Amino acid sequence: MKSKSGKRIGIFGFGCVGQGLHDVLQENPHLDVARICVRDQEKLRTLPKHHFTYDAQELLQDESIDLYAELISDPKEALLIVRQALRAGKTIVSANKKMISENLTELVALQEEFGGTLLYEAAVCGSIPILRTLEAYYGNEPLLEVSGILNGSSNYILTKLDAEGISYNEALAQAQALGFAEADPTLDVGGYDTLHKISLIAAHAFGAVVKPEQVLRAGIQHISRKDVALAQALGGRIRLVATAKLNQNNKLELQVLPTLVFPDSELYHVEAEFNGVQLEARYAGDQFLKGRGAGSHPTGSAVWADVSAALAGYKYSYPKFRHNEEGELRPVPVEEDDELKIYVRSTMPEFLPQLPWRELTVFGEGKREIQLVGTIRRKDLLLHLSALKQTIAFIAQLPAHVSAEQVVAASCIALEEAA
Ligand SMILES: NC(=O)C1=CN([C@@H]2O[C@H](COP(=O)(O)OP(=O)(O)OC[C@H]3O[C@@H](n4cnc5c(N)ncnc54)[C@H](OP(=O)(O)O)[C@@H]3O)[C@@H](O)[C@H]2O)C=CC1
Ligand SMILES: N[C@@H](CC=O)C(=O)O
Repeated sequence: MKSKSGKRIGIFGFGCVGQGLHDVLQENPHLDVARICVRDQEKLRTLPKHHFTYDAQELLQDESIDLYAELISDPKEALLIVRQALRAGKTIVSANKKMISENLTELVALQEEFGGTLLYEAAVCGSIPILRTLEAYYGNEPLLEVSGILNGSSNYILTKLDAEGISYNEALAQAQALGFAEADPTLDVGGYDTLHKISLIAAHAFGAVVKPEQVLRAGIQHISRKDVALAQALGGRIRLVATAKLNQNNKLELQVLPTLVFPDSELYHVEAEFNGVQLEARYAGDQFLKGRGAGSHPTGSAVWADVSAALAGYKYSYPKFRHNEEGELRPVPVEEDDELKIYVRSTMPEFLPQLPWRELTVFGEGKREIQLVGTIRRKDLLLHLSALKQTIAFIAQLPAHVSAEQVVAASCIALEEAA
């Protein structure tokens, strides 16, 4: 049966997201699906073999295809596909945040030069229409802050540790089995995936093209029951929170850090694979968007929304980008001199106190482990973070109102309850 629009789509990838898009398109036959490009010729599929090709060029050189969806798990190959499509002036939708965030300047330039279109709503927060909101609604209004939980897998793991007390490895295995995790789950639990997403948000919200080394990044891979119990004893929860905040110095504060959140924060109530994004705009004030951040149909829905928008002629305009007279993108200054209050538990007792702390309270000291609450300049933490990560260290940001004394007292309560 011919589709309603008579347009043809070529799909790359038939994993969690590719299958999600395919299901949505079967139930809503607005488009004809040309062949689907995958990698593994031996894999058992839910569709007959004739639906597939193993040669990307078969799709990329097919003149009857109107647009593409790039949904593969290999960022290098994804970049080649997207580049070739854009160089041919085609329209392509992608979910690959690593590939797009690391090559954004080039991909924007290719669209300008060859007239093609690249949309990638599915790359940031799954089904939450955050990029469209930043572009279409907040294109003119200055934004002060965009922050939130941007990775479904790590939020799923943190929720399970907190609510069910299962082990970290079991929670990660569940997130993988449910299709939430990246092919390399280090991207999720190490905070890299969140970094890719906040970088894309920074481009659309603040016109900033961010280098990864400008962002303070720590993941959740070394969280222990001790950390979860400590957060609970303080009345809070740990969530992996990304922040892009324009401060009073007109500089961007950028970070991806496990963070202690309390019930008065919307983020406390974001559970399992859900994501939540807080926006603070100069005139609109505060807003909060919440929805499924990962998974087959929620992400397929976001890809479908992009496909429909692209067919209607929609393009990103990057309204916050500012250029100089030579046409070069003006960089947005990044803050380095502010201070952060953090909790650290590390297996390198001798190293931690040597960092240039502004304030420091050490507790839980043992031969093999140390805990502390300290205040440190962002610049210093950025400098020492990679050395700190060589140790088994869990780092979390604490809200300013939580005192070191409260943390030490809560740690005693947590220890008593565990005994
Ligand atoms: N899972 C999720 O919830 C979300 C994922 N994303 C992004 O969507 C993309 C796809 O993720 P997901 O569906 O989870 O991944 P999966 O691992 O489930 O599926 C990946 C698909 O890509 C195909 N593939 C991998 N490498 C190649 C290649 N070189 N050439 C052709 N096909 C290839 C695989 O082929 P084969 O079947 O033969 O192995 C498979 O069909 C990623 O960029 C991911 O970051 C974005 C938002 C949410
Ligand atoms: N692995 C990602 C998938 C969606 O972007 C996540 O867990 O959020």
